[in-house]
Amino acid sequence: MSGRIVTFGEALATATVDAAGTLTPATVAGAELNTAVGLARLGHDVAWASRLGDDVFAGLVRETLRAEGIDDRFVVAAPGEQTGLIVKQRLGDGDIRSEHYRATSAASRLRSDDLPAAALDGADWLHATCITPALGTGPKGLFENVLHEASMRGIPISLDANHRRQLMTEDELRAVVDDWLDVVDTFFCNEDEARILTGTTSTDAAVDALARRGPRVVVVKLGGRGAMAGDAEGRRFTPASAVAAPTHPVGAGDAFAAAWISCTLRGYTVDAALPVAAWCAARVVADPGDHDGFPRRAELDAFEAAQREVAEAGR
Ligand SMILES: Nc1ncnc2c1ncn2[C@@H]1O[C@H](COP(=O)(O)OP(=O)(O)O)[C@@H](O)[C@H]1O
Ligand SMILES: O=C(O)C(=O)C[C@H](O)[C@H](O)COP(=O)(O)O
Repeated sequence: MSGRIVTFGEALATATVDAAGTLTPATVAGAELNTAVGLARLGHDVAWASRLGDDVFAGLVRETLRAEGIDDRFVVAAPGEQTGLIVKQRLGDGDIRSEHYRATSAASRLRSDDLPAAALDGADWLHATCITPALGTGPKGLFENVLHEASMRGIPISLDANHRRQLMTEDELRAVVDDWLDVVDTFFCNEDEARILTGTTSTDAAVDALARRGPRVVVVKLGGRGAMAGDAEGRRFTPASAVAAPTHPVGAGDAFAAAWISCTLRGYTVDAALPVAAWCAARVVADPGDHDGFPRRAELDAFEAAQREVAEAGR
């Protein structure tokens, strides 16, 4: 499978407390790591860079990287530093409230030179999120250096807004996106972020407004309703894939990004990529983890073959 993708950011351990107060064991999350897992499962060569201590949660992250076959050569070892944590509380109405414990995490101490330029050698794609520049001045410097280096080398970049209100004000999100929107190939956001960035609650208007600001393609994710993409050829929509029992929407956006990047690297059109990304994202919604439900290449191939059969039968 062609296509080497580099991504970087914070990995977090997660623990979930259900409505009865029962704590389930820790798993591993983090927006860019979730996307890296999806890309690796689709057969791509993926490097994930970060800073990890030597606590028990860092061990879980390293185990995940190994199990998923993700290149960890650019993870900085920071003995004594701790991994950030998300505690998710399942509320009675099915909603999930997340509390983050990450202010002093190893990744918050990332430095602007923590990813050597050589990490981008041979890269076909760089994926980043606006969480990283929100973690602190060091991570922000790193984010700027890596995006600058990738853009100088002509490596296509995807950027996901991933606004985290505990870390970043709306003004700060707007400032980061303003700096990079005309540099990126693909810009992802959800409806709330689209409103913050454009001032409109109309998805059509937001897609058009963001697309005019420079990226080749803009994708606005619409949760259980699907997603809309806009590029020079106009706007296209996909409904969400059906999920029998939506279990856990966290990580769906990261899964969508993974499938989208994979499709783009494989030469899919926007129309072809949209339903594939929606299907992969729905698989994550149907599973309790942030990335555990992401399909493997063979499962996606089988889904696409079945879609083709349905389309041919309908002709
Ligand atoms: N309940 C759901 N059922 C099916 N698909 C979903 C559901 N929620 C989200 N998705 C899929 O996941 C994608 C990303 O989810 P969304 O919540 O919009 O993004 P984010 O996590 O970035 O806020 C959506 O565009 C949709 O395709
Ligand atoms: O909250 C953070 O900062 C994290 O990185 C943890 C989560 O794993 C992702 O954020 C999930 O992201 P979505 O796909 O947008 O639901």
